[in-house]
Amino acid sequence: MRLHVVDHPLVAHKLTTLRDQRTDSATFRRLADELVTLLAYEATRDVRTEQVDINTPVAQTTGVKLSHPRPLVVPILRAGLGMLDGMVRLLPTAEVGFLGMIRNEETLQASTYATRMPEDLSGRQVYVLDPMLATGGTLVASIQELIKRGADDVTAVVLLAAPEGVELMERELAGTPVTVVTASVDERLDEQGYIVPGLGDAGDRMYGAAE
Ligand SMILES: O=P(O)(O)OC[C@H]1O[C@H](OP(=O)(O)OP(=O)(O)O)[C@H](O)[C@@H]1O
Ligand SMILES: O=c1cc[nH]c(=O)[nH]1
Ligand SMILES: [Mg+2]
Repeated sequence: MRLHVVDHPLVAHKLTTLRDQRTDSATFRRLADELVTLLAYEATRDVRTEQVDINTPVAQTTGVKLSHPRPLVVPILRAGLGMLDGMVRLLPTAEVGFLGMIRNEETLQASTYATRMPEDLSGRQVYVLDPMLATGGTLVASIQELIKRGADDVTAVVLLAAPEGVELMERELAGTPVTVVTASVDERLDEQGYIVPGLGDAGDRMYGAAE
């Protein structure tokens, strides 16, 4: 597994406001959207392209276009939905699939409650979106499902990661073609499985407490 922490002053600036508990939901959603676009720029560095011939008004030249099959973007509901627009702004031709995952607040075990994506992902590049990589249970289960369907290159775009989650991914996804792109690897998890210092519950901060 490859880990890429995006070191950029604009990323750090937006992340700081996102972390601030005074930031309201509307501002949180806007900042998450902006941050994703910055992370997506790095995350798509290896997006597959093919050569094309074009004519400019002046001369013939060669350029590139995104290859077929087109990439698949998979936001993990709920909180990952807040990252979708920022990602498809950079990849407007991408196909979008959905995975609904919930982490049990006591056991911290992740379970799947909704799946809507192609059965066959052979040869596909997939971008998974989830703001938080905490214990790693959610992302490991999601990526295992994508690999089972044949995805041969998976990039997870996460706003924040905990060292514990990165370790779990390295252990459980060893030997698989997975890259994690994040704005920060924070200090640790607390007793409730929250990232410290983190930003709190990303889904609740975007959309309000679900229950
Ligand atoms: O790495 P993990 O320990 O598995 O935790 C991370 C997951 O927890 C949060 O989702 P949550 O279960 O709160 O669902 P929500 O997005 O609907 O709020 C977050 O959005 C991740 O999906
Ligand atoms: O800190 C955390 C950990 C898991 N999920 C969140 O939304 N925040
Ligand atoms: Mg949540």
